[in-house]
Amino acid sequence: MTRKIPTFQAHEGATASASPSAQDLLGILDSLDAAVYASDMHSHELLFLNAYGRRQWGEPAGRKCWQVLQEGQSGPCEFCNNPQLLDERGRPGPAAVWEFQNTQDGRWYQCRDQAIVWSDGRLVRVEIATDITERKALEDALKASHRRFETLAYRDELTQLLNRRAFFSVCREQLASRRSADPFAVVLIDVDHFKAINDSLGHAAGDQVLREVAGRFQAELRSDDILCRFGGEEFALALPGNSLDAAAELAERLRLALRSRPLAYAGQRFDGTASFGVAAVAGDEVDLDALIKAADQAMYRAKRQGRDRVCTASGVE
Ligand SMILES: Nc1nc2c(ncn2[C@@H]2O[C@H](COP(=O)(O)OP(=O)(O)OP(=O)(O)O)[C@@H](O)[C@H]2O)c(=O)[nH]1
Repeated sequence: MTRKIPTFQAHEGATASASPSAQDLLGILDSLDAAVYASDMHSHELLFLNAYGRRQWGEPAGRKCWQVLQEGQSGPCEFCNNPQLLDERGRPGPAAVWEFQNTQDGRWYQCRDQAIVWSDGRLVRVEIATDITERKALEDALKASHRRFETLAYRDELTQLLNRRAFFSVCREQLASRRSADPFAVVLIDVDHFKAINDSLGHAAGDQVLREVAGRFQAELRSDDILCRFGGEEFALALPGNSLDAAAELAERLRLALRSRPLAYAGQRFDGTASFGVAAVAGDEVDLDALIKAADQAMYRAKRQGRDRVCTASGVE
């Protein structure tokens, strides 16, 4: 059924100064690209709904606003803001502007609500609702991309571990809040012969191996251990509260977790190992760069000694 929609037509010969008739005013309301309605603030009877609103929600037909405009209501809406439209003496107060997702059509509206005194003296709520669904969708997309960029700033996209920058900032936070007697350990981990994996199976295989290695390490760690992808095929692990011995023990567990079962890619299985360098400190002042350097040197010692092993730094603790 097509509904007849009144449109605004100026009277012939009308001048700017002529008062508009009731029909003209109705024409204006029905020409608006926004829903306009008026409802009794006490009984909630829907007294007026303009053409835009009728197209969206149907004819008022003597029904209440919550029956016409919202879905599944058995009484006045719990989100109805009528009380906020009145001042402390119960008289019309300032307009309220808010954004709301309509429960009937699922679209977002910016609602401008105001209490007015109707011609017979009763209080009536008037709302002008502008569809802002597209703007909302854009805002949501923008928020999502903002969140993505924020994540990119501290996550390594391939492994979803912290990236190098985040690792330093989380370590510095941990060091700043630790008690001076607490030890602090760092483990540097480098996957062995990683270039050979790339060269023989391709870069995608190398990427998959890095994800798998990250997953296996993470499965062995507690929530306050700080694992990051330090760069390339290198990982770094910070262990607040761990001594050199405790960190070396954990590094050994990680080493075994990696070599315990073969890595797999596209139906091929191959062994993966890594070399580990461990360093730890205890005391007031911790030089994070020096600690990482010591762990790095220990890791290179592990490489020189034949790879697939844990070496500890001496002289840092
Ligand atoms: N697939 C993949 N490869 C990477 C990535 N980052 C670095 N690489 C590769 O990692 C390889 C590292 O090679 P090398 O530094 O020679 O080390 P390696 O082959 O592991 O040898 P050792 O460390 O001495 O055992 C290089 O071929 C890099 O191109 C990455 O994100 N994905």
